[in-house]
Amino acid sequence: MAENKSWVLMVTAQTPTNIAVIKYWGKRDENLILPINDSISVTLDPAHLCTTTTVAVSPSFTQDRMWLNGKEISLSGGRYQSCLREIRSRATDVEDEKKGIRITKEDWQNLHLHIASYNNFPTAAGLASSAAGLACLVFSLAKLMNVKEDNSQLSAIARQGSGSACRSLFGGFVKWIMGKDESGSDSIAVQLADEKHWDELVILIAVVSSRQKETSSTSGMRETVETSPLVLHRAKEVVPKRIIEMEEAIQNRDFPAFARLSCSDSNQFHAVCLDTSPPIFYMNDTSHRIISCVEKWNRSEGTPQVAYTFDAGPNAVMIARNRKTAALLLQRLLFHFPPQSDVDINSYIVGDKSILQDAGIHDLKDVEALPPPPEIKDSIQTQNFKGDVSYFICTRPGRGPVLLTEDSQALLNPDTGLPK
Ligand SMILES: Nc1ncnc2c1ncn2[C@@H]1O[C@H](COP(=O)(O)OP(=O)(O)OP(=O)(O)O)[C@@H](O)[C@H]1O
Ligand SMILES: C[C@@](O)(CCOP(=O)(O)OP(=O)(O)O)CC(=O)O
Repeated sequence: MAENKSWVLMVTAQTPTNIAVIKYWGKRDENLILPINDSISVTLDPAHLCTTTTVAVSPSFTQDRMWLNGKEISLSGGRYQSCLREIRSRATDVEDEKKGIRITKEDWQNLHLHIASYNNFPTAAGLASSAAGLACLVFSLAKLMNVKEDNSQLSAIARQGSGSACRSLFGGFVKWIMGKDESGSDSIAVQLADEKHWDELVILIAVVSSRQKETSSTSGMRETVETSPLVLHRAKEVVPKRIIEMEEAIQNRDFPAFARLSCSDSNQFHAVCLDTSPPIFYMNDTSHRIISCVEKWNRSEGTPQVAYTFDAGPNAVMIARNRKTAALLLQRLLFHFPPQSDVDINSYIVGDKSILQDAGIHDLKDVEALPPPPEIKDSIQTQNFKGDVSYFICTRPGRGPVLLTEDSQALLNPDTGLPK
């Protein structure tokens, strides 16, 4: 190792979040985070939802430290420790001739790290911040330490930080294979298709509540496995068939099958939550109203236009078959869930705002003028629920992790290794 103690070597990466369309819910090993069934997800465009993480190493650092969204957090938790241990054990020699730095494989065991991470969306609000966050931690450390493993092998490390994180190592459509081995070495993520394979899809997320949830996914799924008689049937009989059908639907870009499977699997996941003792309620009245709005529309069209799925929270993730459908969906959603009168429409729809133009919405007056969707015009229930949705995010399937090479994108100061 170079004698001079003043150098800081760092790497910055950006990693997407993902939404499961066949859900992971239940572990067979709590420590290694091994699931009771395979799962499949869609990676969301990091332009709209992502984690950025800078990792740095320096002989001047006296301990491993981490800052999340600007606040220092403890790295003492078992999951962070597992990821750090697994990555360090795979580190190899690193040489930076320009800076005169040489770190050997053995040096990594004694060198300390500084980590700064930022989520461009609410943390711990059911928008899979742990997935993007832990995947980004593992990916950036692997690059800093010159780890030679491929992204599938890295996914087995990210998995030990948070199960769903293993699927964020790839873009597009991703399967987490549950594996059989007790060591977890075959419980890895693989890419089914990249983000270009099915690029007409448009994703609209209704952020129903960005408050931190009552029951974390980790404790929720533990309680389900301990008490739900239904979850075993789901894992053994239902999910294996759905995984095969979902892979086929993705391969053939078969939207009706994709939508049917996504909606059924989300509903069954929430059914096993209800089957848990005491029951777990992640969805609320607004979530149920969104389901009913999509179901009515799909039924009236004779074939699904939109798929919905809900994770461990009330936020709705809706996947529309194309932009035209997404614009029609947005009109329906804005009819039922208009913003409060003092909210600017441009802060009510974030991410890919161009969907507003497609839907013909320029200001609040256009929202007020929206007619009831034809499929509900004869029903007495045309009341709206102003303010029940905090905001919408419009996005699409996106790419996997990337390195950010511009100095300006780093979250740590290159001289001190402290947050900028
Ligand atoms: N960028 C990040 N880097 C490292 N760890 C993170 C990051 N973002 C979130 N986490 C960890 O994940 C935790 C939040 O995970 P949690 O499962 O409660 O919520 P979520 O991932 O937002 O929602 P869900 O998994 O239910 O969709 C945080 O408390 C933190 O420990
Ligand atoms: C409902 C889910 O989002 C559950 C995600 O659970 P986590 O991956 O957050 O749980 P841990 O492995 O305990 O960290 C479904 C899914 O993403 O597949």
